Amino acid sequence: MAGPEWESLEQCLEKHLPPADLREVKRILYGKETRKLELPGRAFEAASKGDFELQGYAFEAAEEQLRAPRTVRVGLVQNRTPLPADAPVAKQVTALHRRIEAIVEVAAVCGVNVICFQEAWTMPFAFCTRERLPWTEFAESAEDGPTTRFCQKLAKKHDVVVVSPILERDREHGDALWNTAVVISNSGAVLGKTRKNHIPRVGDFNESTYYMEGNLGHPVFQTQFGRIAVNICYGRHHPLNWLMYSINGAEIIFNPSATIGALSECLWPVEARNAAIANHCFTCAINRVGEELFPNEFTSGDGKKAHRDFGYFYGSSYVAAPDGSRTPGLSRNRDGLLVAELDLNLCRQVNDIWNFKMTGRYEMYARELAEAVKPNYSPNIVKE
Ligand SMILES: NC(=O)NCCC(=O)O
Repeated sequence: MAGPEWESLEQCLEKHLPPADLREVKRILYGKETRKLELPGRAFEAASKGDFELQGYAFEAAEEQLRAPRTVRVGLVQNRTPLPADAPVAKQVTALHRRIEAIVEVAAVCGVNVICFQEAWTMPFAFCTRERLPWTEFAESAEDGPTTRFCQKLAKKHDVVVVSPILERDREHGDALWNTAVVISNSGAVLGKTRKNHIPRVGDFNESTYYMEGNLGHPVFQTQFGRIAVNICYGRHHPLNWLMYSINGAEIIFNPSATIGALSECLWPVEARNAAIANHCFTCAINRVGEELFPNEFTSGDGKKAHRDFGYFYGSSYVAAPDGSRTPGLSRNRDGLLVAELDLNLCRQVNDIWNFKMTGRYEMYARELAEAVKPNYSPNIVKE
């Protein structure tokens, strides 16, 4: 399994394929080519000084007679945890705030309207350990915790909608923990929150020790820049989870994640892209990057020797469009900001071509699913 030494699939293809082959491979693997965005030179200078990658692409839609283009720029952020996991909690959070603040400054220079950070961005992904302290100390109120207040300032300062995935402490309900994304309007107001609906029980992803499946359904947030939703990490393996956000009208679905190469790297390019196609919307897949090492060894009942590392978070964040095209990914080994310009008119245009919304047999599925979840259900198998 490749670690940080292997930069990206794109870099490998570009290095080894002759131009004509590369064009065809990209046509099939990436769909219609996305145009490179002209971003300001000072944004690249700041990214280079801050030691993070900056890439920008644009998806185009056909011109319409009655609707003006609905152009929006999204920013996807992938980053390492700047301090080791055994540093004091407050210092780790502050270091992450400073890191993100610098990246958001650059996003603002690039004209980003909606920005999304990685899953549980204010902490190391410590759920592998199953230890409570100090990790539960990273949990904060979604409504008025220090990270939400920090994001409100960013949102207002840069006129940007912020999607901030955190570990939530729900004071109103017995101090329960949740894996939550807070959506902050560009006005600075907290628009609302959404919770991770599907909790992994695979490999070292021992998250069920900390929080339960989300109980807020599939909210979609109407922002000045379009209707957005957040399908947190493991929810991307569940097509019906994507579907419900789309049924509620999402035009862009963010998928802030934390996942490692040995487990999911071959699924990564497929799942969010497939969701964009199946639901006539844009999807934004964001992953952590790098290695995280924990103070104490842990095991996960899978026969592996006790270890202190979580494996390799392979970055590779990307955006996919309803027509099946996608941007190249950010690298597997560096912090990065991916800026993508979307014309939301593309959602309806592709819908009118492929008609998945119109041809979906939702009423039939609803009826059959309602039967299938009953305890006395017997699967509809026709036998000789
Ligand atoms: N954070 C999280 O849910 N990870 C689970 C593993 C995966 O979905 O790839």
